[in-house]
Amino acid sequence: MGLTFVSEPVQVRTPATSANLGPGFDSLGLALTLYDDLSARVTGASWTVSVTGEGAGELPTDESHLVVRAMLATFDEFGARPPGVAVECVNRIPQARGLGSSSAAIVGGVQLARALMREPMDDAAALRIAARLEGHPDNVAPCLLGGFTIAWTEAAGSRAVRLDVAAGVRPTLFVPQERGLTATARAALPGAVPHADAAFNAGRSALLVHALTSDPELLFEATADRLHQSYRAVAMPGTASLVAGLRSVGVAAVVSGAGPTVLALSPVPADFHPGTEWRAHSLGVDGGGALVRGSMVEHAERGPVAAGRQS
Ligand SMILES: Nc1ncnc2c1ncn2[C@@H]1O[C@H](COP(=O)(O)OP(=O)(O)O)[C@@H](O)[C@H]1O
Ligand SMILES: N[C@@H](CCOP(=O)(O)O)C(=O)O
Repeated sequence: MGLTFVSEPVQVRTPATSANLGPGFDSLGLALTLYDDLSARVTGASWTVSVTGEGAGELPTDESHLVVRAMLATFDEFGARPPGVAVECVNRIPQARGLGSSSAAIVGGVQLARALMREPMDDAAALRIAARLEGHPDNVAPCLLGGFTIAWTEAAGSRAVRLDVAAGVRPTLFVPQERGLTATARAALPGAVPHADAAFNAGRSALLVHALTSDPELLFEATADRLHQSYRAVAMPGTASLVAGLRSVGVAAVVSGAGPTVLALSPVPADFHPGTEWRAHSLGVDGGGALVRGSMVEHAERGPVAAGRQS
């Protein structure tokens, strides 16, 4: 028998993510307690999308919408598409700021498709599809799995492990009005880096895993980076200057993802004023990832934390 679909609506809540975390370029990422809410229902005819919140009036409402593209890519893995789907998006994650909005849309689409199919699909397959669409796995992994993730890519696709963050790590995000596309920030990177810089980052990213999971006192040293932030600073001077200002008073601050948002992983002194162009958000670490409701895929087994779970 061919692929069949559930007729009830399904919902997924996708967390924002901060990738790189300093030295862990294209590998490390953290899920944050800021969410887009998506729902989908199989219909008889065309694909429609409604968007409220971030991106309303800007994003497409047809099959070129990123959530729909991810749904179609997922259905295509199984060789069948429903005739039509009505998708509703309530977006809260600021877009093109370095908070993983595109990954949230992609993971949301994969999860909605997964929930609509009467066919089992595991997290490992969902991660492979999402990372292939995004082009790098460091945002889609924490978005899907929650917590703190280490992601890597093999010939067969991307994989990730999920770890718990030490108690007391409470991220602060400084989000500017200005946008910056990840593709543009990636184009600013050189094709090769000095061996000494690669060695520096290998040590710091290994230390960051320890600092984030067991010893936050080491976060300042562990968030130093030589692989991407300096190359991108010219295109985002305000971001570079805020990171430098926070680090000058001992805060473990980094560029969030490809920027221009700034992430502080250690407490920011109350008398530190970033400037009026920045909106500060104190967020928690999301433990559950992109959980689905109203479907065959409940993910209840994931719970708030599943240390060392691998996908
Ligand atoms: N919720 C969303 N729904 C549909 N498309 C989205 C959504 N969020 C982001 N996008 C698309 O991804 C682009 C931003 O992606 P990107 O440059 O990777 O930034 P970010 O750091 O926010 O992921 C947007 O300009 C838009 O085209
Ligand atoms: N490793 C990527 C991370 C991009 O994250 P985003 O949230 O800005 O999409 C990069 O640094 O390019």
